[in-house]
Amino acid sequence: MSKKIKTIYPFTNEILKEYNSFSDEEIQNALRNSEESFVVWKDESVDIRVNFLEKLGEVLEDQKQEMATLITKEMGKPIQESIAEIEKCIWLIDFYHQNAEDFIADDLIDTEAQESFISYDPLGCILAIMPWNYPFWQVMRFAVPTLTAGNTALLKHANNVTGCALAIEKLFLDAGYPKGCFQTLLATHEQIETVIEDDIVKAVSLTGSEKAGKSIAEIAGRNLKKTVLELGGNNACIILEDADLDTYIDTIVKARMQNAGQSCIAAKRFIVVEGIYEKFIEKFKNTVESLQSGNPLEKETEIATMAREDLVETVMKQIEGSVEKGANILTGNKKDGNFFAPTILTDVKPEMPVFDEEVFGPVAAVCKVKNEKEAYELASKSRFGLGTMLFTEDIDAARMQISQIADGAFFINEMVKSDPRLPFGGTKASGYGRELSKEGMMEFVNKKTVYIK
Ligand SMILES: O=CCCC(=O)O
Repeated sequence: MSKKIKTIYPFTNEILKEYNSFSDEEIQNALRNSEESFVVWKDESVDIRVNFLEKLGEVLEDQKQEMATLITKEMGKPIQESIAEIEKCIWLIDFYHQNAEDFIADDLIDTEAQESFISYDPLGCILAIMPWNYPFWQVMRFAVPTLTAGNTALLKHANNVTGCALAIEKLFLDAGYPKGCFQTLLATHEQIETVIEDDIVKAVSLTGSEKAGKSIAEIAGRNLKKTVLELGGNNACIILEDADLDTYIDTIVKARMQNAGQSCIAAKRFIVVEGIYEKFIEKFKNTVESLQSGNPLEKETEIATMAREDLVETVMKQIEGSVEKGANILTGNKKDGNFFAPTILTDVKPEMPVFDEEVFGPVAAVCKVKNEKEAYELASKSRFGLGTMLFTEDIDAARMQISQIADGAFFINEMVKSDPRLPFGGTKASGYGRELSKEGMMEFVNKKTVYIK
């Protein structure tokens, strides 16, 4: 039985559109199309597959405003951030257009054979399960390298961004990609389980919660299929006594508040050494309070509504649970529809929800520590491992910490951010595998050893 999927504009709660989820037969058709398309697509030469990227970039550039508006309407982020998201996708497409051929060229290895090398062959149909917070970026960073490597792709997107999911499918068709190369499935959780189990699907890429990661990896594991998991995060942002706050305060605020805090790599725990604590709090509070809130479709808006009401409620419960354990509210903590005012909590300690859990909203948890040693110790107290940020002027001392940070990323004097040129992914409860760069392209290929005696 097909299920109704509704998309809603979170700023007004207006229903945008209703969709029917696919029937089982439609799902089977999509699987078959993907398999048939793979047989042809994998045998195209790499330069032909790379050439499709040029057209893809042009089509997205032409539709930039329309696609950005769709993002804002479906999940509520400010229009300027939606435009930046589309521009980042164009950058990604251009990056793989320039580099993909090199990335997957045969790698000659010197042995006693006449010739030996690694050939990077596509695996087949890859399923992507993607979240709503960056509805274009998260999908494109999976799809662009994966398709260019010769795979085909199926997308199960978050229901609240179904319009984006269908628009992305159309984008590939508009760019001339063969039918069946990239398809969106409007599917239920039960149907997705059968899709993962189907022999046609060779691997799964998931960006989502830790809970979803465990469940998808379990189904895929039972069927001996590879997964790449990009899950939640609880990044620490360490502020040492010599941090240049005049230069970096805007970056530090953006690290927490962009996308209304709904980002896995946002700075969530601010660990501040006592020598700079008062100065940090004053600047941080002033900058957070100066963020312009309002209608997400207006270009001056810097922080807008969260994507759904239940997300606001979860954040409020995490704050309440932390205040009960001694945290103090410095600013914010007000709800207006689906808008949640940017909030700063101080006196945060381990065992409070805002320290232990991922808070997916505009809430900064601030901890005061005596010194640098305590700062690093507290920063590492997390089940997650996406990234750590450090603000200091002593780069030599910061370098000494590189080997101590157990996360997927360590950013010094910059917010943790994704970049097509650099690998992206986590450790521990933040998942495994890498996206972006050459590493991301290597996740869904068979690294085949060829030996000619
Ligand atoms: O939500 C996490 C990913 C955001 C990003 O890649 O910038």
